[in-house]
Amino acid sequence: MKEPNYTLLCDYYELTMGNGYFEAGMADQITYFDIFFRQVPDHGGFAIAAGLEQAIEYIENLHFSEEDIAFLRNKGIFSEEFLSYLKHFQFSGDVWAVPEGTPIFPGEPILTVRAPAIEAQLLETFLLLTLNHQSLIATKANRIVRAANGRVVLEFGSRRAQGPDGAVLGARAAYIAGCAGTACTLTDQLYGVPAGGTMAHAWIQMFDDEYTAFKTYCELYPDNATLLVDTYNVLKSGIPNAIRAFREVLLPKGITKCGIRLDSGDITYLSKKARKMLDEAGFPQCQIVASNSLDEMIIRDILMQGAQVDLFGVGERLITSKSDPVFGGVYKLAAVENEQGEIIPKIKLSENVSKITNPHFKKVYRLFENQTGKAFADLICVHDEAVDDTQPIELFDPDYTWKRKTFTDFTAKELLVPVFSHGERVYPKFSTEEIKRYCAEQLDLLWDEVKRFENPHNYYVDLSQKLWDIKHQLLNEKKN
Ligand SMILES: Nc1ncnc2c1ncn2[C@@H]1O[C@H](COP(=O)(O)OP(=O)(O)OP(=O)(O)O)[C@@H](O)[C@H]1O
Ligand SMILES: O=P(O)(O)OC[C@H]1O[C@H](OP(=O)(O)OP(=O)(O)O)[C@H](O)[C@@H]1O
Ligand SMILES: O=C(O)c1cccnc1
Repeated sequence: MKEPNYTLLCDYYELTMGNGYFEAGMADQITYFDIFFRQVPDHGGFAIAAGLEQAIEYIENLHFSEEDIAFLRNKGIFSEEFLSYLKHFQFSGDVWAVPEGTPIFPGEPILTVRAPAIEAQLLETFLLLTLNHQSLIATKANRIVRAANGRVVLEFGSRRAQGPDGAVLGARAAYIAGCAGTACTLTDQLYGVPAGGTMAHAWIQMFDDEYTAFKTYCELYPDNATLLVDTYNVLKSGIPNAIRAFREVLLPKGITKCGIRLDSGDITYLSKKARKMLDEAGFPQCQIVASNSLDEMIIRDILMQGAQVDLFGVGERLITSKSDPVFGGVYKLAAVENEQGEIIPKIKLSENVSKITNPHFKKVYRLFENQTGKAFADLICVHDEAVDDTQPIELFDPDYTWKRKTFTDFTAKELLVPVFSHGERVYPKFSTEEIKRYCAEQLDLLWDEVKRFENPHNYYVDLSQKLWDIKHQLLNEKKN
């Protein structure tokens, strides 16, 4: 599919500032911008990075068409020199990012851009929107998958998604984070996420009676018949009719694999009753699917009540991350290069301490205990530092610096990997399946304490001494 031209999907200020950098002779000044986020949605212990592939495609495709230039000229505020510069515009910088599917924590860079000021500034909106959206949905979907505790979760949300990308890319992110498939056919075509599903009430309503609807469906799709049993009355007609159709159509073909879907009422009560009726009728393999405004809290609750559900279809509350629908990733200037090519760290102050940025061109290490393989901290360093994991390391709380702890016997791995070098993509294109597998592996490296819903363990994201010193020196300089 041809990529649409999203170059003007930027905030207007990126163009006015770009024109300004150009006019002020700063167009070629090399800048460093970081993307990081401040809070995990739903008070969770971690988030999951997603959306990098779409961010890369956007950068590769960046260009101003003749129509774009004419449109901007019409605004009457951009210089002709700037507009001519835009004609030949393409991204020439470097990008580093955490691979999609990586668990991420507040405050750490998940993507860094090094590029001439105009180029780097222009990327802000699109990079944020794509990483924020998919990381939000991946994070939410993984909560729902964790609540389902080994049962299958299917993404059913396209109809309630916020626009086509919300549906298609949301389903992609949900799959990366642990959903087993989606109802969204286009996500299958574009990203290989297996599409599947059951049937709508309309199918049953179209026939004179429920039994004929079920029988017809079983005849058409004997290997994949999941019958929606709540159109009229689940216990009195839906399940008895489903059992009759399974018996009359599937059993003669030797098929015992089948399913029913419950889409209303008390899922615990109905699923227990349904299980009993299906087992007694000789269909212990019949799977029970539940749907209806589910989320991680309801799923956890109904499983605690003993619900007999094998698969969950989750739509609106997943695809919109209804309980906390904002992923607050931001794009902040961290450094510039002077004419001698020296990197000059930049900081942004705020009355709100949590909004003060970490300056400089940085790298991030994730530290894993050798004994368990589990991750115990992330360490943000200046780009020219290297963590020596053969030596003990002392970490300290960047806010309460007297809280210190020394760790030994660990392995340090860099989180940010090269994505673009001098404008060229250097990052491999992974299949959605590979990203999903990587995500599952990385999640296994987190302690369960980080994954719980209530009061999750606060994972350490610390600064190296060198970075902490630079930050506090800048803070003092700027305050004065
Ligand atoms: N046993 C249960 N415990 C907790 N929540 C449940 C249970 N069973 C269903 N729910 C949830 O309760 C909410 C309301 O369910 P209910 O069946 O009353 O919905 P409804 O939308 O009014 O039904 P209908 O689809 O027939 O209009 C849904 O979010 C559903 O997932
Ligand atoms: O509830 P969700 O988590 O979004 O799951 C998907 C829902 O989409 C369908 O409902 P439909 O659009 O037919 O509306 P309904 O609520 O009347 O069933 C389906 O029957 C599920 O209820
Ligand atoms: O296939 C299904 O059962 C389905 C798909 C989308 C939304 N609700 C249900």
